[in-house]
Amino acid sequence: MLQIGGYRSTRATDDTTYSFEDVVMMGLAKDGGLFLPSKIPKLDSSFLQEWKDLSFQDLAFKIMEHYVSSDEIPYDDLKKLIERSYGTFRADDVTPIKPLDEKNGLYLLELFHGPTYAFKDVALQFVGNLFEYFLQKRNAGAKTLEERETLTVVGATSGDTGSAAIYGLRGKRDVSVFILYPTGRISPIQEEQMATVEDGNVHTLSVDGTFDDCQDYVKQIFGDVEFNKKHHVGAVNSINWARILAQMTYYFYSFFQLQKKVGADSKIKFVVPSGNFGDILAGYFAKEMGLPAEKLIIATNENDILDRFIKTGRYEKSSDNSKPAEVKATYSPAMDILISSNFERYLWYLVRQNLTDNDIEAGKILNEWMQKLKTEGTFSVPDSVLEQARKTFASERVTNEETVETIKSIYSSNQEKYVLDPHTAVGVKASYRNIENDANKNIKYISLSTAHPAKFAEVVNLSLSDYDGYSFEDQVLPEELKKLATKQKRFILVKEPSLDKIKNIIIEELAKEAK
Ligand SMILES: Cc1ncc(COP(=O)(O)O)c(C=O)c1O
Ligand SMILES: N[C@@H](CCOP(=O)(O)O)C(=O)O
Repeated sequence: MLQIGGYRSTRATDDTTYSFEDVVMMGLAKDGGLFLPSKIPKLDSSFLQEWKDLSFQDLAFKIMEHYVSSDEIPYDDLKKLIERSYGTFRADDVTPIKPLDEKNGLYLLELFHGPTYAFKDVALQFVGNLFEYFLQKRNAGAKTLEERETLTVVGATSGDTGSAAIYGLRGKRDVSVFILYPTGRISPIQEEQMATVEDGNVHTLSVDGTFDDCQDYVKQIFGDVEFNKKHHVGAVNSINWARILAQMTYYFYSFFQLQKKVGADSKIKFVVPSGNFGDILAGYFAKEMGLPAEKLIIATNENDILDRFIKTGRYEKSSDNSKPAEVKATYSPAMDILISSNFERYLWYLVRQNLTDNDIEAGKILNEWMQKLKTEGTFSVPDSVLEQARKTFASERVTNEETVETIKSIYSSNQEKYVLDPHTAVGVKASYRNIENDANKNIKYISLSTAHPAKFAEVVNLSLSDYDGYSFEDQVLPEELKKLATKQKRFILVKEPSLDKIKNIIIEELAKEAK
């Protein structure tokens, strides 16, 4: 029997629990909450020895077997799903550690060796295979097309989730995928990655607005009971629990890899460029399970709701509530997010650890906080909750200028002329601030490199084009991505968007697929 005791919604007002299959296929709870395990499994300390030499794939399985019952997915099947998911990665060890500045104890965790060159691939290759597995199981007895259950995946992206979701779902039977992205707010390569995919089950919508607008449309679509009942809407954003689960592996894997390099007694901190709080939340689960990480450091760009929470205990759209909150277009656009949708999961555990020992009471408190956020744009947490958060997390806010300076300094400081993408640069700058301030100079830092620099040509070129001999085409852009520019782009432009307009587009596109 799993330790976790089943899955529940962060906003649950009753004892209903759900299976792993339920939460993967439903995505968002009917009450608008996010699914999470009632309890986070605690590992016996022997895992530190037993797991330290495991492959990425074997480690993924050892973690997942604490969250997925073999009654739901026989473990031989789960192992095959994992193998298939990471067989698409260019690096044999899937997510390698790279020494960046060993003198200062700084290492990069390269997460961009998957099909779309961003960390999202680690989860979305797995989620795509999970959807296929559960649909095959549900359709095993179907004799006609009409009897087959289908999944209509609807996702919002600020650039990377979209392409990773499309590459995880393209061509899969009984699945249609609709990705919404903010027009003009993603990079040319990110748009090319999504819009050049020719598979008939892939639909890309360029929406006039921000990522938060796209995310709001997605959540409203999930909340439309009739639409959801008819079209079986599925989630690929990190509102889907499976995204968080799959992202835990590289925290364990990189921790073990680094300890082998620097010694098992080394203290290690993780630094995570953050926007929707999905990536670092996986680190939180790893730490709560027992991974002895010293600290998790949230690195935000100038869209700093998470940094402001850690600094003030107030979760609010804007630091100046006298005017409407606006998301800033920064040099790390994938993190240009006003409200971090995954933060709700973490808040639920904070409430359960500090304010109540009752899941239903926790749901009531979360409902109150989320309602205040919706109506007043802000809520504050008690001091005990903030103190607890600061035991696990620290945070840094990095500006555009600091992002560019960091790309420059890393490029010019080593023979290899290593090029950072701007999101990774946000994390590296945050790492150096902590390295400078840490009294303990023996602490090691794993800074997550969440995308390949080729995806963000404009900022990389802005930073490096003055250097003699620098060439984006020769030094940064992989051959595979060069080819995208020659392909026909196919997307639906949604001007003056509305929920109904987007739902009608989905219905029309599904009808075309059915022909
Ligand atoms: C390249 C990149 N880095 C960092 C992030 C932040 O990750 P998260 O949204 O899970 O906090 C994202 C996406 O949001 C991203 O696409
Ligand atoms: N940066 C993300 C934004 C969505 O985050 P997710 O964790 O919900 O997928 C993106 O690249 O789309």
